[in-house]
Amino acid sequence: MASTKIQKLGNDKKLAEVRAIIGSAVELTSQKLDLTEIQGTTQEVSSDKCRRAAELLGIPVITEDTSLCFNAMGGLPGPYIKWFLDKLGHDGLNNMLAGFNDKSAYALCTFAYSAGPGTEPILFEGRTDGKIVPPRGPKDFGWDPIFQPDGFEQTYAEMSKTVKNSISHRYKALEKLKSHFINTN
Ligand SMILES: O=c1nc[nH]c2c1ncn2[C@H]1C[C@H](O)[C@@H](COP(=O)(O)OP(=O)(O)OP(=O)(O)O)O1
Ligand SMILES: [Mg+2]
Repeated sequence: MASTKIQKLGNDKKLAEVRAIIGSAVELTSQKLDLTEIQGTTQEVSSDKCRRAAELLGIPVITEDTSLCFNAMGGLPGPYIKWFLDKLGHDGLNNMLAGFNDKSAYALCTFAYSAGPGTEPILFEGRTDGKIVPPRGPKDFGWDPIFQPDGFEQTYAEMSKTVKNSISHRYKALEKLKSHFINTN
C-alpha cells in the first residue's frame, strides 16, 4: 500500500477519522470535487461517483459515502441523510420515527476504489447497527449525537474517538479496503 491515492473527501471530520484509523502506513491526499450525485441505492451512488471522479482526475481514486438508514423506513434516508440532517436537524430526524415503534437504524460507510479511468469501481462496505435516540453529546460531527450503536449506552458523539473508530461503519469499511490492498500488492 505504498502508492499515494487521491482521496476525495470534502468533509474534514471524515478525513480525520480515516487518517486516525489507517495510521501513517498510507499517505492520503484529499481533493474536494463537486460532482453531481445520481439518485439510487448507496451502492449505485458510490460507484457512479467514483467512476466519474477517476475520469475527471485521470488517476486512481478512492471515494467515501456515508448513509444513515432507518429500518422502519425501508432504509431511508440512506444516501440522502445529508439533506435530511441539514433541513430537519437532530430533533426532526427523531420526529420522523415518532409514528414507528422501531427506532433501529444502521450506519453504512462505502469506500469505492477505481484503479483509474475506465475501470469499474470496487466497493468496500462497513455497517454498524444501532438506534436513533434524542441527541446526547457534542454536536460537532453530523448525526453522531443521535446514533447509539448496539451494545453501548453512549451515542457516537458521547464516546471517545478511539472507541468510535474501533467499532464504526467507517472503521469496518476501511478494514475491508486495507485487506484488499494487502492481498493485491
Ligand atoms: O461518522 C459519521 N458520524 C456522523 N455523521 C456523519 C458521519 N459520516 C458522515 N456523516 C454525515 C455528514 C453528512 O451530513 C452525511 C453523509 O454525507 P456524505 O456525502 O457522506 O458526506 P459529506 O457530503 O459531508 O462529505 P463529502 O464531501 O465527502 O461527500 O452524514
Ligand atoms: Mg457528499
